[in-house]
Amino acid sequence: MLQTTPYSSELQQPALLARARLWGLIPCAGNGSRSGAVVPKQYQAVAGKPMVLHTLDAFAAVERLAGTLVVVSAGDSFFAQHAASVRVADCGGSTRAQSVANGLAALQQQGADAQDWVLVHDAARCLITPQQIDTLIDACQHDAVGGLLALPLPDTLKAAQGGRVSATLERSDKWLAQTPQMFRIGALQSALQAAGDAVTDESSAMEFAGLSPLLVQGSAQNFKVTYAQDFALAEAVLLSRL
Ligand SMILES: Nc1ccn([C@@H]2O[C@H](COP(=O)(O)OP(=O)(O)OP(=O)(O)O)[C@@H](O)[C@H]2O)c(=O)n1
Ligand SMILES: C[C@](O)(CO)[C@H](O)COP(=O)(O)O
Repeated sequence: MLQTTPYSSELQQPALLARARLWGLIPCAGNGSRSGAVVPKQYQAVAGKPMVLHTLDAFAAVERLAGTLVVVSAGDSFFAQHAASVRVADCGGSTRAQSVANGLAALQQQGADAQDWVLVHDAARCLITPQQIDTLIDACQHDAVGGLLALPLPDTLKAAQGGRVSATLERSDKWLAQTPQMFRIGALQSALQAAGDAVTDESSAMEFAGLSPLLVQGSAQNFKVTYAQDFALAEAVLLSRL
């Protein structure tokens, strides 16, 4: 079946592949518990506006995207109150993987095809730039699998036991996974379904399916706002870009 067998010979036909559109999908249904923020961290103001709106500005500037859908929790009225023109699906799940899987289904209900590409990007990575998104698209658009922005490990890597170093690990083959992560919608849906809720990124689901996503070098500035001190760093970077 064309819809659910993403690497079928039909889908490898150049005409179908060439028609594929590109969509953004922004999981935005987390609580941000590690950040200590009083509101979900993606709605905390950074450099003058809620963090997720910086994220969406970057996606809006990428002309090749057919559209971007934000996945929020049921009952979340942030966008209705503050940014009513943003496309929102209130189908967030209890894990990031569930939010993404539900968002992929919503994208298809709204007209996306299984062979279209999706770029899944954390709402909490508000420092992404249109140039980085374009770099990922250029690298992956003609790849059979897809890929992700990532950063080669910049520091010496230690293994720990009981708070002490137990070993120094080889790091030349280690990368830090970032987002966006770009895959065909149908392939990612199947992979997420098979991999289950425990996967923390889309690449992990594709790896579980036996595939090797492309690593595309990102930027250290594309960090995920996770802890309380990250807000000030994100603000400083955003203000430095003005
Ligand atoms: N059930 C979930 C959990 C996370 N996310 C989203 O996935 C992105 C990356 O997740 P993370 O940084 O771990 O966010 P939180 O889960 O919100 O943070 P924490 O783990 O500290 O609670 C965020 O944009 C977050 O909103 C989501 O859509 N649905
Ligand atoms: C997807 C991700 O941003 C890749 O680094 C990350 O894994 C999501 O955050 P989490 O803390 O692992 O949920």
